[in-house]
Amino acid sequence: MAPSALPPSTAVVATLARLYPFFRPAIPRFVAGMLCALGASLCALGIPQALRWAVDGPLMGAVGSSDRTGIWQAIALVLGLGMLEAGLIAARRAFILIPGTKVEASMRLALFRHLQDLPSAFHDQWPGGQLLSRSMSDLGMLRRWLSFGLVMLVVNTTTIAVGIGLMVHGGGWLGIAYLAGALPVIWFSYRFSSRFRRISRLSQDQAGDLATTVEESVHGIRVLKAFGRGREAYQNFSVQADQLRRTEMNKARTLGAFTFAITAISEVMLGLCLLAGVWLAIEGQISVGDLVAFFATAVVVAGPVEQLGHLVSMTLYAKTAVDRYFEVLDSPNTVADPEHPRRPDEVRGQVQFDGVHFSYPDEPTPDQAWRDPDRPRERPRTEVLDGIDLEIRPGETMALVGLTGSGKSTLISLVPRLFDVTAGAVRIDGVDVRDYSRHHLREIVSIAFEDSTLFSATVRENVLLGAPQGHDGEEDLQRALTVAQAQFAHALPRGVDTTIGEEGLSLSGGQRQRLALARAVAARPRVLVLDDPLSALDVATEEAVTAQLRQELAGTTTLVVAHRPSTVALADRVAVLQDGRISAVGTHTDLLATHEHYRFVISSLVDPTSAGPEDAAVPPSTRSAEVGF
Ligand SMILES: Nc1ncnc2c1ncn2[C@@H]1O[C@H](COP(=O)(O)OP(=O)(O)OP(=O)(O)O)[C@@H](O)[C@H]1O
Repeated sequence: MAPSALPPSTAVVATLARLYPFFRPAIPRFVAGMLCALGASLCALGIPQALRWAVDGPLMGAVGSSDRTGIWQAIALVLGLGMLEAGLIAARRAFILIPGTKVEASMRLALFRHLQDLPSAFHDQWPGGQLLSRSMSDLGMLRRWLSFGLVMLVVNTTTIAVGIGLMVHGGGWLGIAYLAGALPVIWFSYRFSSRFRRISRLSQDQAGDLATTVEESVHGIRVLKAFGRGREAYQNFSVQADQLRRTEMNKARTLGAFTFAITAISEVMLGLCLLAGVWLAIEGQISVGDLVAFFATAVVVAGPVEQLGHLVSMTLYAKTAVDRYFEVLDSPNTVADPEHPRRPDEVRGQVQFDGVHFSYPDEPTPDQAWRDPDRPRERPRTEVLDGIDLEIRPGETMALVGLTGSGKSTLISLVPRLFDVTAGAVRIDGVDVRDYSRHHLREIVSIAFEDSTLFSATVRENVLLGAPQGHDGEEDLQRALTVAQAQFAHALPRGVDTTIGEEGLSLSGGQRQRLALARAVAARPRVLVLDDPLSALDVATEEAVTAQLRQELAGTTTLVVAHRPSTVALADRVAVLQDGRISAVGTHTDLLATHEHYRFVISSLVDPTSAGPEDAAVPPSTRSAEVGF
């Protein structure tokens, strides 16, 4: 990653203005908090003015007099202002804390909802750690800025402006001299902003990359252990962690240099003013009270000036967080609901692929685009599916067979609209799947993948995830477990109410697959799409599952990616996917007799009971091709 890379620039105010819809409900409390903060600041600034009055009035008047009333009044005034300031600061905290957390929560919810809505293509492109860091640490940062940074920035800026105004008003040329120090501060601020913006973006992106690495290595811990790659994983992680550490150091140094510069300028100006002020007081050009008020105000202003660097850095950090948040929230949903969804009275389950073309999208994510400016925006896409015409009759079981990488999984993922076709149409009962609402479509179509994802919930919750409302859940559960030959669930410590660990890792691969299949069955679909969901089962269990499936789901249209002869043999018909097209459709027996490529593919399917590919007639052109299973 090029450290000098910078995302397209937008003004800080323009970016932060995008928070308005989330921020609107919080405005009343926020304004109240801001008023308290401003009140506290005015109290702080009022104390030097009270001192001026005390010094020039009661204190001078008390010299040589026994009447101390004026002094007590002055003390009471200063004390009162101090107490009021403390009370207003406490009120500010109480008002501001809640809006910040509410804005954070509502933005997080909006992001999560959008992530659920975005198509699979989005999730293929975005690393999980980046999404995690944007929804957690970036939004946490934003909350801190809203609850503290923004308020203090406004208050401190006001304090500095009013304070310097009072210093100019009361101190004349002294105040103007002090104000001259603002010029180098503005120049330093400008340089600091552009540098810090770049570093903060880099650090937030690197934190996201690091989160991705952690996520991947936790996810793949078994593989890493099995291959003894723990050391490499550690080294890779430590390189990334060190990059982040160096960026953080750079950030701290930049902030430190800026804070030093503005504090030093303010202190030098104050020192010069002290010299000049004492001389002016000796000359009688200003009163002692004016001088005391000037320096007391300077002390009040010094705190906000010192905090300025920290607050500006927080603001830039928050801007980057908002940019990163909206990069995700602005990602368009390319698989959206139609404006007027169709809802046929009855769904028979006929599935039709009509001239279907498909290629995977390859647009870079926004941060990939600016991190790697040489990457072309549009790369020529490789067509995975190149004109698929296929019909699966209602209630029919169709097996899809082809070499590895021929596009079987891609083809079936078009039915529940995990992706949309690039040309042509997929229809269910003659209605384009894009004309159904996604909710209705996913009631009609249910899918089980080879890579069975389970959630850390009970067996019951996992299986009934997609079950229709209004049915007897218990009956659906038992039926689905029977069909998927997943009765082992009853033998778990708490039966079907046993919580299975994260991703179901406490179960065997075959057990996970059977629960994922049960989940697809429990959804009572009209169309069942199975992406080789039985690959981890032994042949006997697979046959039992397939027989149950045929019996229980007699009226259900089933499209199954077959990686075993046993699966193929149980299908009504088989479609052969070759070079992005369907090269033949027929019964297993017919195709074996007539289709050379089918014979080759079938001969390559792993089946412990078969003699293996050596027996098959393998076309020389494809003999060396990689055959998956
Ligand atoms: N998410 C993706 N993004 C980009 N390309 C992809 C994606 N998924 C698959 N591909 C590519 O699409 C092609 C078809 O892949 P697909 O998974 O559909 O094949 P398959 O026939 O199911 O393979 P297998 O039998 O090995 O499971 C492959 O070249 C693959 O590299």
